[in-house]
Amino acid sequence: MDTTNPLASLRAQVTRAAEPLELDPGVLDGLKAPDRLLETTLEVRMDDGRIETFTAYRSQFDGARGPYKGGIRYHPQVTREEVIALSGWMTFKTAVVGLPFGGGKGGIAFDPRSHSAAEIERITRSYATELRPIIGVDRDIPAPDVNTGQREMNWLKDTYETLEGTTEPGVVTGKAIESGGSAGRVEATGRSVFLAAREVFAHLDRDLSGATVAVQGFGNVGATAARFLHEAGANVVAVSDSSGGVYLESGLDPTDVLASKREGDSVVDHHVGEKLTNEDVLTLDVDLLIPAALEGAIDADLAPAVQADVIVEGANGPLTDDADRQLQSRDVTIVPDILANAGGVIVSYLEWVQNRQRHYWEESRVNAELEDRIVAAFEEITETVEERGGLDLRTAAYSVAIDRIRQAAAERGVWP
Ligand SMILES: NC(=O)C1=CN([C@@H]2O[C@H](COP(=O)(O)OP(=O)(O)OC[C@H]3O[C@@H](n4cnc5c(N)ncnc54)[C@H](O)[C@@H]3O)[C@@H](O)[C@H]2O)C=CC1
Ligand SMILES: O=C(O)CCC(=O)C(=O)O
Repeated sequence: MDTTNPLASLRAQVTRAAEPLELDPGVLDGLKAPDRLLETTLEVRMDDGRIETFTAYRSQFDGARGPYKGGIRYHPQVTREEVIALSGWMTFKTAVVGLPFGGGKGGIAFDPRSHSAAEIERITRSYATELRPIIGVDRDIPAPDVNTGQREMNWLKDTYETLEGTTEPGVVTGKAIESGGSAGRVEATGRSVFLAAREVFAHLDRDLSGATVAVQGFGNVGATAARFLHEAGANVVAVSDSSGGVYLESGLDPTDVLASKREGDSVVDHHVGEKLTNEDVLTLDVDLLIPAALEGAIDADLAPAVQADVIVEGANGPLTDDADRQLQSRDVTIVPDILANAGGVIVSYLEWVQNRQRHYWEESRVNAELEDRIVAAFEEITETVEERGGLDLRTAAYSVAIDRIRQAAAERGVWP
């Protein structure tokens, strides 16, 4: 098995969690492969008049529990297998937090930093045109992921609505507020990472206030989680982005680091602190490590050097399966991605509900519902750990999710 391949990691995680559940072998295979995959070539005119082509995907992994749901990634390393794995993680994520959705994910293999805003808009609208027949408010609902945000979601919605000749804001979530977005969606994923950290520290009887924290990936998820952790009294000593990291023993103020990143281009432009490599940030001697960049950041070679004894996964799949096994065997407590970063899709669900009702909520109501759902899911998983004989948190989360998916598929008459 190529354990650095995210799809191999996903399949290993599912196999392990499914073992005691004695699933029909066909059902197990069904939990490891997508229902459907769109792979398409976008032909888009660049600002200088040239036509450039881009490979784009949408994977619809499982729809037993509701419409496919999941983000859209713009990154040069987007591949078919990566998108399938990410859509699988979405399936188990929506199930573990009890949302009435299945899992999907999409992506375009390109670097948006090498394109103008007008080119990114044309690429996005071309992609939306390809997606139009397979997405829909009750069919498949895209959202933001790496290098996409409100702007891209607004374009997707506009293209869909124009082609369909209707208004259907709930076809996409993560939109700007005036385009039908929900209060609290931008911060939702980082907020849930913070809540997961708070819950696991309480569960371990440890104090989050004063705990040292390192955050890999200072984007939407990592920067927001760092800010909430700092506000809760944790000591965020290091953060990184794709250009490198910065370390300050007495603690960084994530709001200041974000201002430096916006003024320059990276957290390494911050005016205080020592510069570190990305690898240094992952192996610091801290109480809490939050990998919040891309999958496979910690592999079997790096795992022995990881010193944190609590890891809360902000990214999807940041640990390869063999790294995960190594760290579990050293009793490192790992709060899995499918729970820790579920805040994004929880608030996407609340946005979809608000879009369908055409009635919008105050941010306090959104945040309170997000918190209730993360706390309830965390409790359910820790109870499952005890009931099923000391499983790790990831395996427990998968077994809760698999039970729900299996039950829904059985009730539909699809699975035994
Ligand atoms: N945006 C969302 O609502 C959700 C995102 N996620 C996951 O969280 C992760 C991050 O997503 P976003 O914050 O939305 O993306 P983003 O594009 O806002 O930020 C990603 C950050 O990671 C940094 N990065 C990339 N490679 C790196 C490396 N090797 N070392 C250190 N930093 C590196 C980038 O410079 C950037 O700062 C992804 O795995 C994504 O799938 C999960 C749930 C929801
Ligand atoms: O908000 C959503 O629908 C999905 C966000 C996402 O892509 C994720 O949770 O990985």
